[in-house]
Amino acid sequence: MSFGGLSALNDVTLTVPEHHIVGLIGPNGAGKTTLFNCLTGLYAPTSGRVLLNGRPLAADPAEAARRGIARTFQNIRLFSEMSVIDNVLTGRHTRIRQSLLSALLHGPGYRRSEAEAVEWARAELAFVGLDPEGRAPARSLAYGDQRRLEIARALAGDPAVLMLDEPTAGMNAKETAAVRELIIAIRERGIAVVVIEHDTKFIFSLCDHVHVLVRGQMLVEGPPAVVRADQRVIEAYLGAA
Ligand SMILES: Nc1ncnc2c1ncn2[C@@H]1O[C@H](COP(=O)(O)OP(=O)(O)OP(=O)(O)O)[C@@H](O)[C@H]1O
Repeated sequence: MSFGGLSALNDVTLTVPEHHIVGLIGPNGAGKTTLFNCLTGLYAPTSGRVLLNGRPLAADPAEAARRGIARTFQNIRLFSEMSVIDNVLTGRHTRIRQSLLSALLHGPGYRRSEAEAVEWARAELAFVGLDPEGRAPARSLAYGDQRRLEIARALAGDPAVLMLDEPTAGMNAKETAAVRELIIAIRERGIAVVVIEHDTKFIFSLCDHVHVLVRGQMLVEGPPAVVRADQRVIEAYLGAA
C-alpha cells in the first residue's frame, strides 16, 4: 500500500487461520492500521490481494462486513447520542435483508426480523458484559464499556473474523484482563480474531500466532515464544539496549 511516494506496506502477507487469535505488533507508524484498512476494504491496496476463504474481497467495507469481516477502530467510533442497543443494531443490520417496501410498511416479515435483531443485540450485550437492555445513550457509558460496546456491535454482524485495533488502549490492568477473557470467549465461538496492541505482554500471552511489522515490512512471524526470543524483534521493536 503506497500513499503517493510513501510505501506504507511492502510485500506483506498475513494469514488468519480459522479459530486462531493472531497478534499484530510493531512500533508507531509501522503500518498496522493501514494493513487493517486494506483487509477490511477501507483501502484498495496499490498491489496485492485480500482473500477470504480463497475468494477475492473487493475494496468495499460493506462487502467485507457482509462476507464476515468485522472490526473496531483505534479511536472509539460509536453513535454517541444513540442508545447502546441501537448501536449494536447498526451492526446487526449489515446482515439483514429486507425489501424497502416491507420496511416501509412495517409488514410481518419486517417486524419478525426486527424482533430477532433485538434479541440478537441483547445477547451480544450480555456476552460482552453490558446491560442487555441497553437503553442508555452510548455516550453515558464509561470508557471501557464503550470499547466493549464497539466489540458487541462488531459481533452483531455474525463475523467469521473480528479485527480489533488496540482494544485495550487507555484501559487499566483489570479492564485489560477482562478484554483478554472476552477475546478468548470470542474465539471459543469459532470466530478468528486479529488484534493490534502495543502491550506486548498482552499479545504474547494471548495469541496463537504473532506478526511483527516494522516500517511496512513483516519482520518476523511465528508462535509467541519464537517471536519473543527473536533478536531482530528485540532490537527493532524494543530497542537495541
Ligand atoms: N491515508 C493516509 N495517507 C497518507 N499516509 C498514510 C495514510 N494512512 C497511513 N499513512 C502513513 O502510513 C504509515 C503507517 O501508518 P499506520 O497508521 O498504519 O501505522 P500504525 O502501525 O498503525 O501506527 P500506530 O501504532 O501509531 O497506530 C505512516 O507513515 C502513516 O503516516
